[in-house]
This record gives sequence, C-alpha cells and structure tokens, in this order.
Amino acid sequence: MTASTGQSVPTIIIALDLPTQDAAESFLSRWPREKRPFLKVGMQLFYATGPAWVARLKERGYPVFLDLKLHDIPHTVYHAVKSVANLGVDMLTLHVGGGVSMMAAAREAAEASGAGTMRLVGVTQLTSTDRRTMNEEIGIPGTVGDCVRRYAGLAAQAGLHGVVCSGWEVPMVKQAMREASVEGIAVVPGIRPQGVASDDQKRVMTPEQAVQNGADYLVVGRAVLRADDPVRAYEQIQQDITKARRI
Ligand SMILES: O=C(O)c1cc(=O)[nH]c(=O)n1[C@@H]1O[C@H](COP(=O)(O)O)[C@@H](O)[C@H]1O
Repeated sequence: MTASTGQSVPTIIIALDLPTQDAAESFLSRWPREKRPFLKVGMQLFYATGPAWVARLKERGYPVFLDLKLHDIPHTVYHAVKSVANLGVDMLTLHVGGGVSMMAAAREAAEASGAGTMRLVGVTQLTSTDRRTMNEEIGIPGTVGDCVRRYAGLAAQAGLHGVVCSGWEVPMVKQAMREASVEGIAVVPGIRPQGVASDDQKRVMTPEQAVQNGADYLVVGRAVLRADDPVRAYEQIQQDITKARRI
C-alpha cells in the first residue's frame, strides 16, 4: 500500500512570489493556454496588485490560494475574512498562533459570507523555523514537531479545514486533526527537488518525500520561478508526484 492510498492526487500550488502584476502576467504567459495551475498570491504580489487582480485571476479560471497569514484580534480577522470572501478565492491562510477565538472568528466570517468553499488553513510553525529559533528566540519549548502537532489540534478545534506545515510533520498533523474529528488537509511548502538550494527554508522535503508522507498540496516557489523553463520544472515535479504515488 502506498502512503497516499485513498487520497486524491496531491496538487502543486505555484507560489507567485513576484514583485508586480506585469511580472506575474509575464510568468503566466509562458504557460500553455489550456493550463491553469493553482496559484498562490502572497503578501508581496497582493500588496502590489491589490484585490481586483486576484478576483480577475479567479474569473480567468485559476484556482487561487490567497496567502495573507492573518494574525490579529478576532474582530479584525472576522472583518478581514469578510472582505476576502468577496474575491472568491479557494484558500486563505491565518496564523494558528492567533488562538482559537481568532480562528473561529475567521470560520464564522467565511460562513456568514457564503464563502463555504474557501478553505481556511492555519499556518503552524513556518518552514523557515528550526528548533533553535523556536526554543531560543521565540521561547516555545520542545520540538518543532510537538508544537506543530499541538497547533494542528487547535486549528481543527476552531473549525479550520487544515494546516500549513513542513512535509516532516504531515502524519502527525493529520493524526492531531483526526483526534478532533476533522479530516484536515496538509498544505506543504519548503519543497525542494533534489539538488535545489534550501535558501532560507529549514524544514525541507523533496516532492516525492512530501507525497509519501501524505501531503495534499505542495507549495512550490523558487524551484519553479527561478528555473530556466518553469513549465518544464513544474511538469517534472508533477512526474515526481506520480512516481511517488506508485511506490
Ligand atoms: O503559508 C505559506 O504558504 C508558507 C508557510 C510556511 O511555513 N513556509 C512557506 O515557505 N510558506 C510560503 O511558501 C512559499 C515557499 O516558497 P519557496 O521556498 O520559494 O518554494 C513562500 O511563498 C512562502 O511564503
């Protein structure tokens, strides 16, 4: 039996970490017309383009993950999610560290806006964080895995649809969410195909490893954005995923 038996095929999400709308459009123009990859618009591009361009991406048929990593008081997050709900995006991030009331407010706002299909996912410990940073700088004791597992349980308790974590923690976050009666999704950044530099990421995995560990979504930025042929790099990762599912 494969590690991913019973799951749908893991989906690649391209992190459009680019500075301007022109840069993003030029990147998208390199793709075959019929291809509509799942796109992540994060802070860099969202602050540069604004919400109208994101809404247009949706109108053009792209699945969109809006990665704003909301983290504020419950009242503010409630109203932020209400504003985002109008854009029709498929996924939105918030920080689990904001607490259960903040996450529950987000869920309530999504429901009140009729944005039932927008998946709310909680960022656990960033994949750029290692144990030393977490223990000595942030002041959270224990292993990163302990913390991520605990955060996944809190996200499920608050009614989120899943979490963002590294590939290393996927089995434990799924278990933690299941214990809270949620079949939650695992969205996994920090993906590095063999031979690609880790850059600022600390908890990295290859696409094959992440899939074998049960990841539902693989978030890939620089490995595709910096490739000489981004479409080819994306297709190679897709092949890696298919291969990993056969093992
Ligand atoms: O929420 C995210 O998407 C995210 C969470 C996390 O823990 N780590 C992380 O890298 N990300 C995002 O995933 C992308 C990873 O980019 P690359 O490291 O270039 O593949 C970036 O857009 C990050 O903002």
